[in-house]
Amino acid sequence: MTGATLDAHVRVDRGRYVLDAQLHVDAGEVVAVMGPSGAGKSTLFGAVAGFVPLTQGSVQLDGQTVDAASGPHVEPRHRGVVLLGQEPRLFPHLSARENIAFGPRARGAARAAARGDADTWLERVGLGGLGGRRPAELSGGQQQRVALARALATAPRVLLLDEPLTSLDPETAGEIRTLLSRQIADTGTTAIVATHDAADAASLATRLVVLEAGQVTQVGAVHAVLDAPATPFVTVIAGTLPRAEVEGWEARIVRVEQDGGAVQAHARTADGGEVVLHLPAGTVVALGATVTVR
Ligand SMILES: Nc1ncnc2c1ncn2[C@@H]1O[C@H](COP(=O)(O)OP(=O)(O)OP(=O)(O)O)[C@@H](O)[C@H]1O
Repeated sequence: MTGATLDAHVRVDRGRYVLDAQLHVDAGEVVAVMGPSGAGKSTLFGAVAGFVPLTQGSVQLDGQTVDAASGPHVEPRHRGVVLLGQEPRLFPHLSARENIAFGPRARGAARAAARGDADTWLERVGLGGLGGRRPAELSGGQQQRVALARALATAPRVLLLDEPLTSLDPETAGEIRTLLSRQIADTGTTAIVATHDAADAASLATRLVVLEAGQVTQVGAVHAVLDAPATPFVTVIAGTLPRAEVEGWEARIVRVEQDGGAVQAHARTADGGEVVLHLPAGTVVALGATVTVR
């Protein structure tokens, strides 16, 4: 199961607002998109998914054009691009298991196989044993786990995550962030995550695309962009990112674990010594980052 390479150059004219953006995402890569409110993140997602008509440009998956202003338009449901938003939007009358099995069933999978796969997904997202519950019997975080499982169960070519953690409390958001990151990596899914939170971009994505007033204003490795802001907007978001800065021995983060909500970062010094940093829930630690401890 591997995601597709995405190449999009999309222009959407909507009165005085114009989105004109280019986006390349490698197969299996996770890219974050950040921008002020109204910059066009949702419009960009709509164009990639096929819900927003292009004025100019095209969307290609693995080199195949799935949308062009004057050309083919593959229907959203046949594109393999799945959108996971702020709200889980589960089918309320179906159980968690049936919600997850719905996509594969619609594509012709046998009922028993789809339900069996759904149970595997429920285990993967930490909800083993809760498959018979309807959404109203699950917490917001549990519903978001079901929504993630439902999205990944269809083996999407591209997964679009539009503020997936925004409506969750900080502890649940931290858990889902870890889960998202692990499941996306394990499945090799190509993903784009739109977020207002630099910590989400830093923990989920390798590259960051900054979108302002419908234009891409900066793009690069997440930390490279945040370390060298090209616009006032990037300067502001870079300032919100928590950083570990103490004086002492240099150590490199080699492993990050979560215990309940709290984060434990294992860092190794050049001579092989290991220190464990106990950090508050929600702290973002980049693997390979260098910290100074004393
Ligand atoms: N259905 C619509 N009809 C007309 N204009 C719209 C529509 N949806 C969005 N817009 C406008 O398009 C522009 C881009 O909006 P969009 O929702 O894509 O931005 P965004 O970056 O996702 O914002 P936010 O972070 O607040 O969700 C804005 O100027 C917005 O007012």
